[in-house]
Amino acid sequence: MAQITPARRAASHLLWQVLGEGRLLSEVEGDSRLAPPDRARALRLATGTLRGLPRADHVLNPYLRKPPVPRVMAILRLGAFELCTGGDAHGVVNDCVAIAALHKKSAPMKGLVNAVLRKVAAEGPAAWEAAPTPRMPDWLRGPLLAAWGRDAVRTMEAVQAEPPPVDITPKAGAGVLPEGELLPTGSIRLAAPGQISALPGYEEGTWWVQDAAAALPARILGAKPGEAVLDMCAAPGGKTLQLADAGAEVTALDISERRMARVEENLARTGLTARCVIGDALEHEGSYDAILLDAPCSATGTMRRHPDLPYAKDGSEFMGLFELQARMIDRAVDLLKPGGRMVFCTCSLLPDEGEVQIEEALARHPVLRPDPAALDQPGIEEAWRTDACGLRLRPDHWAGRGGIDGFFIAAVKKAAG
Ligand SMILES: C[S@@+](CC[C@H](N)C(=O)[O-])C[C@H]1O[C@@H](n2cnc3c(N)ncnc32)[C@H](O)[C@@H]1O
Repeated sequence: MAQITPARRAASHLLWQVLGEGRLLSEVEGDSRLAPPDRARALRLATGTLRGLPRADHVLNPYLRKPPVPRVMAILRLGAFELCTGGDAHGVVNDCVAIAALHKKSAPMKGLVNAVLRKVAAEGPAAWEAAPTPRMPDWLRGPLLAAWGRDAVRTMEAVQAEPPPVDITPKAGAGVLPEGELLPTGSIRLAAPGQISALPGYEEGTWWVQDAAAALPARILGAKPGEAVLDMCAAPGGKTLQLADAGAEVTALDISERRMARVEENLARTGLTARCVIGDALEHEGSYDAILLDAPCSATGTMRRHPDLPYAKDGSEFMGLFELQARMIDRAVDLLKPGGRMVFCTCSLLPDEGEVQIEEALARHPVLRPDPAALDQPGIEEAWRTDACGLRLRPDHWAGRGGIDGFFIAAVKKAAG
């Protein structure tokens, strides 16, 4: 039998880990035997399939009398995605049949895989085009409808159905940069991302990938040269790089050793420096002029980049995150010097992880003051401002430009004495 395309085989395994085992792609070890381009292609195939999963099901359902075992369904969904988005029919169908033959639960159904995908190759692309825009799962759609309304949620879903743009943050005084659109907030939206590590300036470390929304918290904190700044949940380090680039004495703290290795790689590539500490933010000691708290959260604002989230999660674990966020804010208040500044942010669309957190923090800590002036940054639109001292960013903002990640960002100050 001909060899299965390595990226396709790896993509089918990734899909199984998300759909069958409920794991996030970020928690899954990629296949280290694969060449980097194959690993990147496998990830593209898996995320593309997940982003279009309701469309794939819409295409497949007419050919299935009842849903086959989950492992077979994952293979069919991958095949449907590829066949409906320009994949080579012969290669896709043969590989999917061969992948089915690899596992004892799916092997008896390789005939079904072959028959269904041949029909999809002929009739699927038109059905894919005609399928409705994929909806968010009910556990998330319900709270978002209540918070932002039907029109906003529908626009978010339309934005999330498309592959997201890639934004970069240029290093101060950066010479070589890839081509792209300069966004009003200072990020650059790449014209043709392709293989990131092959773009001009990547090797030299003149920029790093960071969504335009994710670049705002560090700009709002406004770190100054020589200031002691804590990046309290730092990995993989986009915000650490911005703070270090501003000339601050940065302590980058994160509980995950694996993720902290990414911060160190990013610092090395860009030639920037920060003190990297692996540890629990709740137990960290020190005294800082400014703190950036990018707290662990539901990550519902980055679903267009992480379309695995709705399938690996069901919202049941979020309550624990809300509590952790509040405890981290309390710890940050202790670690701030009098007169110090803090930016709290989460890449979440849930008010419980944003507006509600900061409102409750201001009530718990009379020593904290809203700092709305810190939000006066280039490109920030009035409509994004919330009461007191926050910014609410949603994927439906800048929808005509490809959208923006969902974030909540708040700026506060600790009273001087
Ligand atoms: C939203 S991510 C941070 C993203 C990062 N600021 C950036 O811009 O690249 C949240 C991080 O919090 C870290 N984290 C979770 N619990 C923590 C804790 N108790 N102490 C420190 N870091 C923690 C996670 O490992 C994760 O890297």
